[in-house]
Amino acid sequence: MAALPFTATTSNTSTSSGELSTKNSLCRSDWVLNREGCCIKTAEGKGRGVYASCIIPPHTVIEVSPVLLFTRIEYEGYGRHTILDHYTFKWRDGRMALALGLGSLFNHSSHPNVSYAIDPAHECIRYTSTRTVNPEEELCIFYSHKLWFDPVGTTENLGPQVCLDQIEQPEFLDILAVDSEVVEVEPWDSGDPNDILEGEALPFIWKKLQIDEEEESMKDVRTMQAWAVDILDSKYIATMLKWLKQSGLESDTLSHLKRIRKRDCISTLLLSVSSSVPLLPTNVDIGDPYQISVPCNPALTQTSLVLKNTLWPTVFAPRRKWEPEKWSIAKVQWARDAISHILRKTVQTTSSDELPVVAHIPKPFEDEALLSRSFTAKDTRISTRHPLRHAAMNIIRNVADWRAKSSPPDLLPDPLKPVASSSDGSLGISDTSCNGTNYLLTGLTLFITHEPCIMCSMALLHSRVKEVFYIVPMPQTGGCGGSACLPALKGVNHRFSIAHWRQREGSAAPAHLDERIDA
Ligand SMILES: C[S@@+](CC[C@H](N)C(=O)[O-])C[C@H]1O[C@@H](n2cnc3c(N)ncnc32)[C@H](O)[C@@H]1O
Repeated sequence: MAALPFTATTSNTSTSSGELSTKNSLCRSDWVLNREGCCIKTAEGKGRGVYASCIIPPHTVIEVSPVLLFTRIEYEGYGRHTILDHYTFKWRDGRMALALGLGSLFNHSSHPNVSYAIDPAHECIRYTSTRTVNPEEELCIFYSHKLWFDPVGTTENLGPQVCLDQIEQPEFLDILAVDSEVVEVEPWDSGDPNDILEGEALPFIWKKLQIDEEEESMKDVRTMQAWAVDILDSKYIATMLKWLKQSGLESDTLSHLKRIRKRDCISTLLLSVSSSVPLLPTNVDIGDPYQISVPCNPALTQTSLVLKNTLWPTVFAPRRKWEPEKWSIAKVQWARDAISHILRKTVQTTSSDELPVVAHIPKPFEDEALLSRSFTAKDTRISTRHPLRHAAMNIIRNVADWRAKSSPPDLLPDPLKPVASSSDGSLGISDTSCNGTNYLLTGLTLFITHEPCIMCSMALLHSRVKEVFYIVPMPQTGGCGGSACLPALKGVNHRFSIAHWRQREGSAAPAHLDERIDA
């Protein structure tokens, strides 16, 4: 066993905490070789492999392997046609690289649980878990679609076998060429995972929804009638605020407005938008309620704030609920993994007659409680001969089926009971649908190879999806800005953010789909 590099790693980690000995006991007969609990075991039919000795959460950097670099001449003279051909790969500047540490022992899987990114600046490769990995589970990466061995334990559709000797370059970690988006050093490939990336540094472009909501002239400010009462003696303000809290009159409809307005020594309390006159306490010396016009929405700009404040003190909220939030490096890596996933899946569709559209909903980056597993769905219109089996429709349905199956019947919502309006992303317009909630994608992100068509975009809007990322724009049929932009329509009761994933030149791209086809 060529154990040299691993002996070194073992001695490094053997001095670490007592936590390590717990991990060691889980991986009894094997060495635990790093702090994340990776160990080496024999993998049936594959030689050695890297295994988890404890639970490894998703997005954990499980190994950072320094690489040894050989010039082309050195490699041709001394490395070529040796065992090294099974371990070395082409570095981006043309040199040959051998990963030290555990890096060279990750086996291949078509369903990898580990992603990797090379860091030329530090001459290393960083390996990251893509999902929760259980103890005793093998940690695998995706090498390439061109394999030179018969893979064990993988269901992928193999292309013709490639024999190392017949090709000019050692193709090992050809994987980096196929998944070429990880080859270039990008802003999200290094740095503090909490650093925020913006603008050009992001691998996608947010689509600005053109919505006429700025309300920057008085005639555009939308207003509603609300009840108010003057409190002549300021000593009653606290009493009235307390009373209001208990009165049941408070509602979200006024949450963008301040409760008290002070003008010319008179304090006025905003009560409610009820149609009937609110009944006020009789033991407090206040006037009679009266109706006034107040803004319907918070102020999105300073100009709008000044105008709205003339009617009633209004909250300044420059970011609308549906607008994209700030993205950290760690979150971009999460999205990049999702994009790599759909790209790999779409390659598999080329061997079938299906349309090459793939949709994916990963576990949410921030709040895994929203969805405890990820979903992937392909377009199945051809195999099912059903015109509605688009990838996005299929994935919404898959989520609904799974939720319906996995919730105890008494916890399932009554499909005919009206759902309350969503607190995340809804526009506060009451939801009168009577469709149950199983299918809702509230707070979730959809990644899809092609811009969803108008039908799918409407279904996604209805599902309350948080954001949609697509790779290929569909200018003739798309419903996310191509031929129409569904979430920007007036009167819709939900808006979702849209982003176009930028594919670098030469990187893997989804298979071509006729522009006239609904994706
Ligand atoms: C970088 S090495 C991986 C570590 C290797 N298993 C070892 O024992 O040193 C690549 C070699 O592992 C084997 N291998 C990797 N993934 C495999 C898989 N899914 N099925 C069968 N063999 C695999 C192949 O022989 C390949 O040439």
